[in-house]
Amino acid sequence: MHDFTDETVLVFGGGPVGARKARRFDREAEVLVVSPDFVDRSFGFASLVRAAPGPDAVADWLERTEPALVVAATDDESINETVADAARARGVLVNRADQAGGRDAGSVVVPATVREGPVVVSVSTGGQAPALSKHLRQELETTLAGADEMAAVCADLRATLKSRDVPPSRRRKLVDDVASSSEIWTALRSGATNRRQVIEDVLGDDPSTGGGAA
Ligand SMILES: C[C@@]1(CC(=O)O)c2cc3[nH]c(cc4nc(cc5[nH]c(cc(n2)[C@H]1CCC(=O)O)[C@@](C)(CC(=O)O)[C@@H]5CCC(=O)O)C(CC(=O)O)=C4CCC(=O)O)c(CCC(=O)O)c3CC(=O)O
Ligand SMILES: NC(=O)C1=CN([C@@H]2O[C@H](COP(=O)(O)OP(=O)(O)OC[C@H]3O[C@@H](n4cnc5c(N)ncnc54)[C@H](O)[C@@H]3O)[C@@H](O)[C@H]2O)C=CC1
Repeated sequence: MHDFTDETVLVFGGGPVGARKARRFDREAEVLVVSPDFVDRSFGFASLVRAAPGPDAVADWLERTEPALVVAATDDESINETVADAARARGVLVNRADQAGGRDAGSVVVPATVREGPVVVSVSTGGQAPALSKHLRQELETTLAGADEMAAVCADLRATLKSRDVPPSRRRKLVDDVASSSEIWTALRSGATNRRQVIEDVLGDDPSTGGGAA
């Protein structure tokens, strides 16, 4: 996981794959997509530049835009190769969308990702089997439903326990019990309970916490 806030991600190729990678990074990075055409409709917040750089022009784009990551997603293997070479020569991270398997140092594989608020789970098969990453991502969506709310419960609980000077070993046990409680997961998912109620229950049940809600 890499924070691309205030960084530029430069994508070559305006097909469905270039678009997917552009959407992927646009929540934090400035994304620029360079392509002679834009086949896919959804490039998120990316800026689109209509151009078809040949091998000689690729390095100029990197020079001008100073990206933290370059994505090679054209349907022209030799251009993708040039993009990867130019990125490596400048020490810039590179994602080649037209290659699987063995990778050079500095290369980036884009994983399949589930997001539930601050909870992020990414799956990679080391570049071997993207269809499997996609399948596992779909399965994890079910497992992770409600993780957003659970993260908020655990964060509130540990902050409250810290503020009451509950000993760390006791605090760990209480937070751990909540995070792994199938009853609480089910109750949060169904809306049968809310964040405050879970915390009140834990504090009320345990005299070492000072009892009662904050
Ligand atoms: C190596 C990698 C490089 C990279 O792009 O970073 C790569 C490479 C290639 N993908 C290919 C094909 C497909 N890729 C997908 C889907 C996804 N591909 C993604 C990542 C990666 N793909 C990296 C490895 C990730 C890992 O480690 O597992 C995901 C996870 C993330 C994302 O892209 O956002 C996203 C699912 C997101 C989600 O659903 O959550 C599907 C399924 C579909 O589209 O329905 C197909 C068609 C089925 C098939 O072929 O398997 C081809 C052949 C192209 C051709 O034949 O021309 C190559 C190149 C090659 O194999 O040579
Ligand atoms: N990593 C992944 O998840 C996947 C990767 N692929 C690979 O990625 C490549 C791209 O896939 P798609 O988007 O479906 O292909 P596509 O053919 O729809 O789009 C390719 C885009 O690249 C543009 N392009 C061509 N020359 C260019 C240049 N010199 N500079 C900038 N842009 C240029 C084309 O005009 C087009 O917009 C495929 O060739 C395939 O090898 C395919 C499926 C999934």
